[in-house]
Amino acid sequence: MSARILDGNALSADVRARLAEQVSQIKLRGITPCLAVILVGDNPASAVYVRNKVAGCEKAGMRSLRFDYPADVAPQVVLDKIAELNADDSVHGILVQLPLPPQFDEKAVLEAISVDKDVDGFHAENVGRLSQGQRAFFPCTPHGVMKLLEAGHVDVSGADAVVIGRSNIVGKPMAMLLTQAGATVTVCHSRTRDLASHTRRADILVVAIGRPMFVTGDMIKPGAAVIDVGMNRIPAGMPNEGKLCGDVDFASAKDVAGAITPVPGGVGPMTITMLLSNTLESAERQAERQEGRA
Ligand SMILES: Nc1nc2c(c(=O)[nH]1)N[C@@H](CN(C=O)c1ccc(C(=O)N[C@@H](CCC(=O)O)C(=O)O)cc1)CN2
Ligand SMILES: [Mg+2]
Repeated sequence: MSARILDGNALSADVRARLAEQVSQIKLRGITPCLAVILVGDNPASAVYVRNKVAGCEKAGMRSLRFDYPADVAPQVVLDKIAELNADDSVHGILVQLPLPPQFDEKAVLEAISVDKDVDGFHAENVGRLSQGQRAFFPCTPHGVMKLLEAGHVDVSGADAVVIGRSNIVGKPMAMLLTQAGATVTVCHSRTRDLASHTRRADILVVAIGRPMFVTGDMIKPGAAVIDVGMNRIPAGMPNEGKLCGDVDFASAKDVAGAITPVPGGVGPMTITMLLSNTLESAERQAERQEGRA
């Protein structure tokens, strides 16, 4: 049997339609949600993501501001822009597109963004709040995965979940969100011994390791939900060379899994959708604060 497809494009379209309605509601209260996006350098993939973020805002009825800097910009220039945007009440979300060029201290840049406008959810305080189950902006990719599991009726509470990858952007927050939702979570990574012994126990397997088609069908528990966060190009010499592929070998995995995300069209589209959702949430928090003061 072939696995059910967890379709990120379809879910994204549904969520974005609802967001657009909520945006029109908050505009009636005198607030237009606004996202500021900072892009440094000329990484072509980053340029596409930033363009899609700006276009996503426009389609949802939100404002966006975009600031582009050359790859050799002095980090202080970007830090000054962040300080200006932090102080601007008409801006609800601020993000700096990653990766940054080598002269940047990424952590210092992320910490410079106001916690209240950190719609990427990368600031240490938001991470800490998430880890304690407090109200926080959740990082967009893992947040999108939780929405895909929910929409796909995958039971998280009580499930054995395995996350491959321990990055700050995906693996670690993913593990925290799954834990909060009641899963028993194992985080595996490049040093994990006998990886397949872990993956074969997983009712939910989230793969964010950055290696093309690394997880194959024989590593998957029959009926498991398999979430592929990878985005790679098919290596030279293989069929479909240069095409986009995930960290999961979809062809063999789909015959074993109960549900699976494709690449493209799975987790990726949900990342920008959850960013828009966080920006709206930030604007709603501002409305609550203003109306509380009135
Ligand atoms: N500041 C941030 N930087 C980065 C983040 C982030 O969340 N915040 N995540 C990634 C890049 N990213 C958004 O920024 C992102 C990656 C992929 C997609 C997506 O829709 N992928 C499509 C395929 C796109 C293609 O054809 O190339 C898919 O999977 O279907 C959206 C956003 C790193 N940096
Ligand atoms: Mg890793």
